[in-house]
Amino acid sequence: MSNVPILQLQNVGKTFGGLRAVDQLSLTVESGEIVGLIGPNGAGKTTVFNCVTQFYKDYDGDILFQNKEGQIVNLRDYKVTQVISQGLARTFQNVELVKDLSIIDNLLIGGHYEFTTGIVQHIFMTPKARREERQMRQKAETILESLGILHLKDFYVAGQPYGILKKIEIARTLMSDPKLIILDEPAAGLNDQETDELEQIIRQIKKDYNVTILLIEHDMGFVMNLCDRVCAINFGRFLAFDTPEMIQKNQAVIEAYLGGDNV
Ligand SMILES: Nc1ncnc2c1ncn2[C@@H]1O[C@H](COP(=O)(O)OP(=O)(O)OP(=O)(O)O)[C@@H](O)[C@H]1O
Repeated sequence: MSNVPILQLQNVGKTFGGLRAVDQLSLTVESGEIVGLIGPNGAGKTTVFNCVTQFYKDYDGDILFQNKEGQIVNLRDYKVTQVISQGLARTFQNVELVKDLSIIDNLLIGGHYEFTTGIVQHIFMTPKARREERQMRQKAETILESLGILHLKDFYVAGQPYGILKKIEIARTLMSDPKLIILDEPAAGLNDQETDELEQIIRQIKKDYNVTILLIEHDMGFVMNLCDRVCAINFGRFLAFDTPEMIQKNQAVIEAYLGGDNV
């Protein structure tokens, strides 16, 4: 870990009607860490992610990000569709892939914004467009190979088991050369073997692709095994941010979980 902040939430808040879903939340994620964001149901985790990824724009406070060029940018200045070009990619709780396309085509869609050639050049398949397509395809194959699913590249996404879908989603994020990947409940719906495999994959991509990982997850075993640090929130407010060992001993965190139906 290099102790360089890649993401800084400064007094972030978000209200739905009269409900304060996120309240004055400040936290810093260092470059190269795997950080878990935990909290009981309704604690505000998804809302935090939606603020960071700019799905919500009407939040209070600031969210600073060290982009691909190493500049600190305020994510508020970017639309939800633009944050990926800054180096921030995400996966979704309910896997969002194009089911009627092949696995490799789903990755090519993930890398589309890196094409310098436009639609007309692609329609007429100019030499430059062909070259770019070839390079992207090669990149996609390298990523699929590193995740152990290259042999499936020409299969449709539809009908693939959940464990494979999660891998494809992670593979697709890598097409954009992200610096930070946000994973929304990556282990949800996976069996024990798939969860173990996913843990290995996340560790491996962190190392091989030099990415920082921020994830929300309800599977505490997974979070505590995988994460370097864990941030706990409740009622949208900061509770603690520490190593997994310390978080498990933290009285405020224990009470937050024991106080609800989330034991
Ligand atoms: N779009 C919305 N409109 C109104 N209220 C919302 C909306 N999204 C979330 N909330 C409310 O904000 C609070 C935080 O919800 P959020 O989904 O962020 O929590 P969470 O920690 O991700 O929960 P879970 O672990 O159950 O997914 C909850 O009380 C929820 O009902």
